[in-house]
Amino acid sequence: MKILNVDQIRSLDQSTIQHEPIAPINLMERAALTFVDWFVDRFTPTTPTKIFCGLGDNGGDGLAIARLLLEREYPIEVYVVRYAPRESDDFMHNHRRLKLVFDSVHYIELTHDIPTIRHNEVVIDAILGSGLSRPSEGIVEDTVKAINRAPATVVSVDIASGLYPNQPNGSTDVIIEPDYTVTFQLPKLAFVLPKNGRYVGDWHILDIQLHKRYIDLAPTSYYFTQPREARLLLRKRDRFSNKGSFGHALLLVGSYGKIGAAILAARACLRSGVGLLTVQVPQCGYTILQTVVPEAMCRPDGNQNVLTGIAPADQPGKQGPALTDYSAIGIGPGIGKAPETLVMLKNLLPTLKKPIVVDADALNLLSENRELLNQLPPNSILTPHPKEFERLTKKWANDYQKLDLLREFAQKYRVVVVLKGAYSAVATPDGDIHFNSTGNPGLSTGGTGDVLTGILTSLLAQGYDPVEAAVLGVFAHGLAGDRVAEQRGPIGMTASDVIDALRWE
Ligand SMILES: NC(=O)C1=CN([C@@H]2O[C@H](COP(=O)(O)OP(=O)(O)OC[C@H]3O[C@@H](n4cnc5c(N)ncnc54)[C@H](O)[C@@H]3O)[C@@H](O)[C@H]2O)[C@@H](O)CC1
Ligand SMILES: Nc1ncnc2c1ncn2[C@@H]1O[C@H](COP(=O)(O)OP(=O)(O)O)[C@@H](O)[C@H]1O
Ligand SMILES: [K+]
Repeated sequence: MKILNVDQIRSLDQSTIQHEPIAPINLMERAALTFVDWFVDRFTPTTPTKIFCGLGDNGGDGLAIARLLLEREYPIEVYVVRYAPRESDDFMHNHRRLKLVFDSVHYIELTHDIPTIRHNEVVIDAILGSGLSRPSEGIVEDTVKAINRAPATVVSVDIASGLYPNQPNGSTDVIIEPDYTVTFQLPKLAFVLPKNGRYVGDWHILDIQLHKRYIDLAPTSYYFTQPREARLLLRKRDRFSNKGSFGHALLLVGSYGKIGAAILAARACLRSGVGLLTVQVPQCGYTILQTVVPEAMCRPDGNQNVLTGIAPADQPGKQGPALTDYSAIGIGPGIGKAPETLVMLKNLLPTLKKPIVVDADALNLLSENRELLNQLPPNSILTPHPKEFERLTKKWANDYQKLDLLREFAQKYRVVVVLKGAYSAVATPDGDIHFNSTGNPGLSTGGTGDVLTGILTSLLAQGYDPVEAAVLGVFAHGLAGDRVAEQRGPIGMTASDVIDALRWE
């Protein structure tokens, strides 16, 4: 699903109005009807509901919603925040229509006009929408602050009043902090950015049948992965396939005290469908790995505690296939930053021809030796969390600048970067960014990143295109986390639970 900017959404409205064709006021009515369907599914008709409307089309939506909720006999109160002398045409139209059936619209001009909001009430925030052009001040600011202070449940129409859809807010901006945001047709970029969490809440997209062809043709570099899009990437298995059909992956993982990372990556790699798996661990991990993951072959490193890439003294040259013969290599989880491991990385990179997966301390070694970045095989997948990404680049002033850095990095080094976190962002060498739609805070626990490395290495080994592997792998990883959260709640989830919940269908 595409994420479009405000100007495009405005053009999308116009395009819908022209091509359907539909009168603007009827499009607003459709948005309001769809919102009300969503609302009545969640809140009973006895819920006292205060609807706060601005003077633009977001306020127009609010007035139409008020009328439709009145028809369904919800106990509503309507407040128009009169911050300016002018109203939009569709606001005025809906104001007239509401007044025909409801004679007690309240107007907020001064602070003492703001009502007391109680805990059992629901507030519908339709003060400002995507037309926001400056920070809230005066009576708008006071009303927003009063709503934020209130113990009620708050639902924002389209976007929280005061939040910019696709540009950074100032640190002192006053913005509604809703429990829910109910938006129309497409998500807004603001919804997937970490700093905005409290200004978005639980968000929902409602289909109001805006012009599909416009959306299909609209240029964008931002996408939000939908379940059906992820499923389309999944390859079917041929009945006559054999283990040779699904690649042979190599994981270079683990160090003394961190063999667990190796095991998690290995188990996730196997659970994601790889044909064969070899895991290279320092010797201290050999017995553990062979015991816990019998399905994997183990290639012991010559070193007892850290990876060096060198064969043990008693079996020089007997480490199985050459590194270049593996279908895909994943490196990083638990490896540490020993000088010998850096040497291994330095020796390894120039020999590689196929994309690899780079995570954790392998990323940290790259950030301390940035010249190595140029030696990454094109289309390799890097999976930094924000701190690791900062080490690879620099500090950012806000989430939008972070996205610019992410895109520039992926383009410059021709790699796929998975910036992990809520709504993990997959940046492609072509400059696109795909935000993931699955996952939950239960995944914020040690080892889930190692699981992701195993998944992505497995998909690369099976021959998935690197961008597709990243989008699909990140989606499946988050979905597995969502399954665990559904069964036993998010708190206390372990990385092993996530592996067990992986499903490829
Ligand atoms: N495709 C869509 O997304 C649809 C959008 N509709 C609604 O239309 C809204 C956009 O309408 P508008 O463009 O009228 O935008 P708003 O309703 O956000 O209002 C913008 C007006 O408020 C003023 N303004 C901006 N920032 C302000 C501030 N901080 N303090 C005071 N005044 C401020 C602007 O100068 C402008 O006059 C959407 O958010 C949505 O609710 C729906 O009615 C129909 C479909
Ligand atoms: N709040 C969250 N919502 C969704 N996914 C999350 C959240 N927190 C963490 N994750 C996911 O969990 C994984 C954590 O990876 P990482 O930080 O590397 O952990 P570790 O190093 O312990 O393995 C990433 O895939 C990340 O996207
Ligand atoms: K709003």
